[in-house]
Amino acid sequence: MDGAWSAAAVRRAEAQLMAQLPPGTLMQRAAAGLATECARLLRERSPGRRRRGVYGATVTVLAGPGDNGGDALFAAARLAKRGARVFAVPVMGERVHPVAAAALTRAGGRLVANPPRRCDLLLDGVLGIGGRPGLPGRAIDQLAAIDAGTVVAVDVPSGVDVDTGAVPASAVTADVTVAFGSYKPCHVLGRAALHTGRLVLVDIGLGPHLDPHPAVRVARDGDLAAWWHEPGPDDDKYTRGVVGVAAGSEQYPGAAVLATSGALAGPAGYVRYAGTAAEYVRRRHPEVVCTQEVKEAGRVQAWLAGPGFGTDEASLTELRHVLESPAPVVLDADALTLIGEYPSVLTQREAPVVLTPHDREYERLYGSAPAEDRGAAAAALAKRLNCTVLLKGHHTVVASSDGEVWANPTGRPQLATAGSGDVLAGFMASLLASGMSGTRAAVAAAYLHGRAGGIAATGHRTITATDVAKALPQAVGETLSATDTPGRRR
Ligand SMILES: NC(=O)C1=CN([C@@H]2O[C@H](COP(=O)(O)OP(=O)(O)OC[C@H]3O[C@@H](n4cnc5c(N)ncnc54)[C@H](O)[C@@H]3O)[C@@H](O)[C@H]2O)[C@@H](O)CC1
Ligand SMILES: [K+]
Repeated sequence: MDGAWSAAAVRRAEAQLMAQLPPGTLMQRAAAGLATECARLLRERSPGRRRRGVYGATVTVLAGPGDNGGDALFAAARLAKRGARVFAVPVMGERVHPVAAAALTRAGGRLVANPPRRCDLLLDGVLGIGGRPGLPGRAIDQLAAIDAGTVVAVDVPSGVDVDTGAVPASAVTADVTVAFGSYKPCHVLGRAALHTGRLVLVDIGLGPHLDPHPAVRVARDGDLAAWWHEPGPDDDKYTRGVVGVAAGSEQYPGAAVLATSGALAGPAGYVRYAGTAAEYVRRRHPEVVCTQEVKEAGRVQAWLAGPGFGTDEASLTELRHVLESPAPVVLDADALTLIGEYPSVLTQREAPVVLTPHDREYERLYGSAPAEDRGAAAAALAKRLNCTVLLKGHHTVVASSDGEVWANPTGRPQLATAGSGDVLAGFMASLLASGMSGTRAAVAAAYLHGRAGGIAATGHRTITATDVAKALPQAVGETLSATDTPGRRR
């Protein structure tokens, strides 16, 4: 697992570490890591660039008044020593880190008000973790005027809200963000994550001093491998888990087919379908055992209810039957509309519930649209309804009822396609049926679904939900074989 820590938590860790080191050491570590990444980027081939390498490259620094500007100026001084033409523009009056500015000047760089209109690399050293959302006017003007080959954000893209990932005002949009010591929530959450570009972490030795509980967690391949239940020699189709799918209708049979496709791609050994689209499911997936009603389906270890399911009296009755079962459930789509109208159906449930709203469904459940702090928004709904909440978006967030927040690192905009959520929900129910906790099932499903979207999109501009379902087994295979985790059963 990776984590992202708030500005205050990073400052506490930095204070502990700085007390053990000579003054200025951390800034030099940060600047050295940043200069190395910049040099690497300048060596890369880039369409708009006339030459490759550091020597002779044009590097412009937007320098704010604090230590973030200091990092940028020290890194630029290292590039100037290697022959780069460096122009640094103070963007908050004349206030810049004085020692770093002097180092840059000694190395041959220049402090200017008007840099060249084109540069190979633009370093955003306007604001770091001390920044409030928004940019000073001069930074906005320079960003509009400069044609930069590559934009590198120093620690965070300036202007974003570091702790929440909100972007309420203007902010830098980076190609690469070089983060120091740890990730921050803005790198992985909300609109700010769209401003981050590719993320590079520079180790400055902060790790041992960081709080063991990050503000936001980010799953990695190794987590998935450790959580995944591989069948053993004594397992059969029942012990691997039976998943029940209550989805689709005569009007929307596709939702039933897609949700069962997702369920079949998961680790459960048996998929049952209950609903009025049974004929369609049977034709598409002969391995699914179909009934017309939830009550006829027999025992399952987890249910999915909701996609294409309808919101009438009959649907409400079926939803009540699902919720009466002692198994964990995933509630999606029409089931979310129903619990928005009849919240009492959720009370008295002991087994885990995972809700998978998009923003409009969230609003129906919570009474207002999700706040720009999407981690907090998901956590507030999870707490209120005592459920796990997976809040869909370009960066999907999962929150547990006890306030744990996870940001999903996989996924792409093409996944916003009809039926893609049905596949996700079916797959998640299969993970629950295999014995994963609600929060892990939600985190793992989002992760693998995003990865499957990447596989399906390779070489294509558009993808369908069916493509994503077909790519899920490969996504699972690649993820589980990427690491060798001791806890995993073979
Ligand atoms: N503390 C440390 O040990 C280290 C800090 N480092 C760097 O230091 C950064 C934090 O530096 P600072 O604490 O000096 O803070 P910043 O450089 O983020 O901000 C400096 C000042 O900008 C002003 N400001 C904030 N928001 C503004 C806005 N929206 N518009 C206009 N002005 C605004 C404030 O007066 C603030 O004090 C980190 O992000 C990182 O880049 C690194 O050098 C690593 C070590
Ligand atoms: K910055």
